[in-house]
Amino acid sequence: ELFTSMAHMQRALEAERDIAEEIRQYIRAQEEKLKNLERIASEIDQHSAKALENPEYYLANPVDAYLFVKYFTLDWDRDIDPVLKNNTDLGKKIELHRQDLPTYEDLTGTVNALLRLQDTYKLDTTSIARGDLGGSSSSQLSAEECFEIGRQSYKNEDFYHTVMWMQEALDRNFIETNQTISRSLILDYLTFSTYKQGNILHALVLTKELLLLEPDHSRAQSNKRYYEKLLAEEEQVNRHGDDGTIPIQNKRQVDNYRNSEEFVTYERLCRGEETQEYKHKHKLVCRYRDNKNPLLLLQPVKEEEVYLDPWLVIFHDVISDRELNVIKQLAVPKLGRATVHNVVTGKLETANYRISKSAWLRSEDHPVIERFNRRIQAITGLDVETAEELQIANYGIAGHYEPHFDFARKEEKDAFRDLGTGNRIATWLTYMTNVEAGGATVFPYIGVKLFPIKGAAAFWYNLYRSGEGIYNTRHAACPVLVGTKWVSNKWIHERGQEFRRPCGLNADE
Ligand SMILES: O=C(O)CCC(=O)C(=O)O
Ligand SMILES: [Fe+2]
Repeated sequence: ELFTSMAHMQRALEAERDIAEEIRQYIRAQEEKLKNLERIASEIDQHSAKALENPEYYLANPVDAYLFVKYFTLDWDRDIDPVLKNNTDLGKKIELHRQDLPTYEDLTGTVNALLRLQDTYKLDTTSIARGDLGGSSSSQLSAEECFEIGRQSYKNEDFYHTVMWMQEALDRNFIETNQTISRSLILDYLTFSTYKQGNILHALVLTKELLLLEPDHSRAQSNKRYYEKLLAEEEQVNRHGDDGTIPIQNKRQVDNYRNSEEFVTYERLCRGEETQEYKHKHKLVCRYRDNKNPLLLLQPVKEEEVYLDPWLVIFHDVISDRELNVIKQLAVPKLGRATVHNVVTGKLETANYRISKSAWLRSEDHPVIERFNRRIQAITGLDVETAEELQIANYGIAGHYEPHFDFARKEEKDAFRDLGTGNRIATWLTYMTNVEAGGATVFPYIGVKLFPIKGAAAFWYNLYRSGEGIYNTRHAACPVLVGTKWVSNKWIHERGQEFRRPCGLNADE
């Protein structure tokens, strides 16, 4: 008890004062946390207000998309999660939105998409980091944002891109007043990838720089000895003819397919280059399609020939913007990751060479679909009763579909067996959007490139009259560089065309 001594009563008074101080401290800490939360909320607010002004436009730029995905993964776990951890109620509420937010899988996918764009369109690292993707410009990347692209490449053991992005991170770090990442961390990655790409001397120079910053870095110390030893050995071999300067080498690491003529031509066509001269260009015509179908009497279709053998045409203005909007809206809830046929297992699976989501729509789904299917039948003169449902495809960031045939080869007899309507005799490909940059459909064997035109459709036969596949129809969808790409496919089958494949179409075969 205290009341028996004044000295102890005084201690009680002091304790009382300390309690008030405890409470004050607690309030200050809470205020600090709230201020932090307030800062986070306004940061997110600002970003979303800007992005939601025009979401399609915002997401059209892959650099912005990368920053967005990075925010909700790396930045979130580093800066936001620790703050939320102390607020379990709030944390739980935010967790409810998780299913709609980007994940680490998206981060990997987005970075790989940027690297694919860099390769296909031959973009230099500095331009991408400046947000300059040929026309549309986005945010600038900080040293740390470049570093994370490099780190992802490193994880993929892709030292070619690691060197480029770590070098860019280093350059940006040099001019940054508010450092976003430590120079020695960048040097650590750059050194190793530079060595891996075959530049021992440069790796040694970088290691020495790293050691100036961090003299006790033990791995750097042992690497330095290792590189010195390698150089000494090399000098034994190359004692003669050394003029002192050695250029940095950094070769793209590619597999055989990516080195093949087909792939190289595909990438050149994607960039809009001419890969081969077309001798019969002067024979190509543009005309109103001569078609007696009553559906087309009021609005004859403009037909633009692109190639004669195989016969490849563009039909212009085959669908209105209003109809396209209806179709997109019907498709969105049904979109699922597009799959490909595994020739070995016969099963459908996802693959990195086809990145898009797709949905199938039936005539019964909406009068617009029914009308469009009938229009396709009227324009092509082919029976669409036996065709596949209308496939709607929406490409993602750098979405693409590498060279392929639409028809089943002899060795894939079973591909369309369940349909019971034979092989894909013809392809109708509607462009549902213009694409700001990239996203062409290209035919590497014949050097044709088609850049999407909203409301137009490409059409070609995949099979000769004999049923043999036309191998020159091999084609691909180039990665979307900037913009959104929607297409829809109507694959017309052999069954039902016995009397319909009109002589006017592809008369020679
Ligand atoms: O989107 C494109 O340009 C072509 C798509 C394609 O070839 C396909 O889906 O089979
Ligand atoms: Fe295709």
